[in-house]
Amino acid sequence: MGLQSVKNCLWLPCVLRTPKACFWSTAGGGLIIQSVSNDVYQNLAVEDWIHDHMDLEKQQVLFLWRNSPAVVIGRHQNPWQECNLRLLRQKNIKLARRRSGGGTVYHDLGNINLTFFTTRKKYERMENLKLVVKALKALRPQLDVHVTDRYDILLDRQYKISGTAAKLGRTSAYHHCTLLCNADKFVLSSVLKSPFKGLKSNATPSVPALVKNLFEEDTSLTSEMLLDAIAKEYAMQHQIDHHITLINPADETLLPGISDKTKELQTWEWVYGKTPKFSISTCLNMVYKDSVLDVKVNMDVKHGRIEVCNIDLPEQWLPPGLYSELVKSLTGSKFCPNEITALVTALLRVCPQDDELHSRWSLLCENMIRLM
Ligand SMILES: Nc1ncnc2c1ncn2[C@@H]1O[C@H](COP(=O)(O)OP(=O)(O)OP(=O)(O)O)[C@@H](O)[C@H]1O
Repeated sequence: MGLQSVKNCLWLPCVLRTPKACFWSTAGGGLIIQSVSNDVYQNLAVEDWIHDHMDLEKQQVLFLWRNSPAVVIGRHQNPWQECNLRLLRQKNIKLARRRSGGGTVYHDLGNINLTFFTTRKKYERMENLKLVVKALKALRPQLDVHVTDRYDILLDRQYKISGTAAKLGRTSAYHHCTLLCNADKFVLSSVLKSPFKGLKSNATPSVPALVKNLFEEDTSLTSEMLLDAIAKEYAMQHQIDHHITLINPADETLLPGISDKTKELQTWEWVYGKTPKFSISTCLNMVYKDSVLDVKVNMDVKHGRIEVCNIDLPEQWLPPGLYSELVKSLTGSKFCPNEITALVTALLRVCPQDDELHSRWSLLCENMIRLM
């Protein structure tokens, strides 16, 4: 079922009687929806869908969603610069690029996301954030929360509990913000640390901040209480019903074309390939036969692919033919461990059957892959 009313069953039958295609235009003035999915790509696709399809002149929308562990980078960011990609792979944490600008944030089920959709003319980030603060204060008047001029919400004057980003289309706009309730702060800080040194790019850098969870301040709070309070405040300000309607982002009858949008957000070309051009100038400290070899590596990476590659190996370390084969095949390939592994393994198969050479080759490849 694509639609369910969470709060008031009286409301449910009239929604269900309405053909799903008409659902979006039936509730006059405004709509509060919540995703039943915790998949970051599906939820970001819902944002795209509403932005592209809804007549926001007729009704504004508040979309509530939560994701299982994910790192979400801004539209113009560099994932290698912003997070620890190896750790994400090890911990099975998803990486997503959103369509809005801004910095990198960590999501898990202890983090709530709110998206405010309006026409471009009515887009007003500060009003939305004030609404969130008002809802929090209505719930717990003693909370010391305020909005900064960077559009963050701070708790106790110094701890960030909410980050903001926005997408402005020609006629429609949305503003989304996070709300840290009970997220894993240890994972948050460890995944948002890039091990990369020597990376140069014009990508938008994040602005790291001290963070705190709202539930650390008040252990009696729950996510449901917060969502409810925010929905109530939104409904009051927009003079609409405060019911939250659950939607399923996999429901093609409710959201025609949504699965294509979801798939696009999952592609390597979107997540990594949209990274602004960057260069790496680093040194691989390879331990070989009890001594450390410093191997300088310079690469230019465009659209996530290696454009220029230079590996400063000691003379005679690899046969010259093999070295040039390596550089040739690296050039143009994706800057990603799977592709590089496949490529060097293929080269290894054709290189001379020499144990010494094989172990040097493997060492170089392991170190190269560790970079990614
Ligand atoms: N879920 C989260 N909610 C609030 N803050 C977070 C969250 N995850 C990480 N942070 C903190 O926010 C920092 C990133 O903030 P930054 O201001 O760069 O991005 P933003 O808040 O998404 O958007 P913008 O750049 O538009 O303000 C992280 O380095 C971390 O300190």
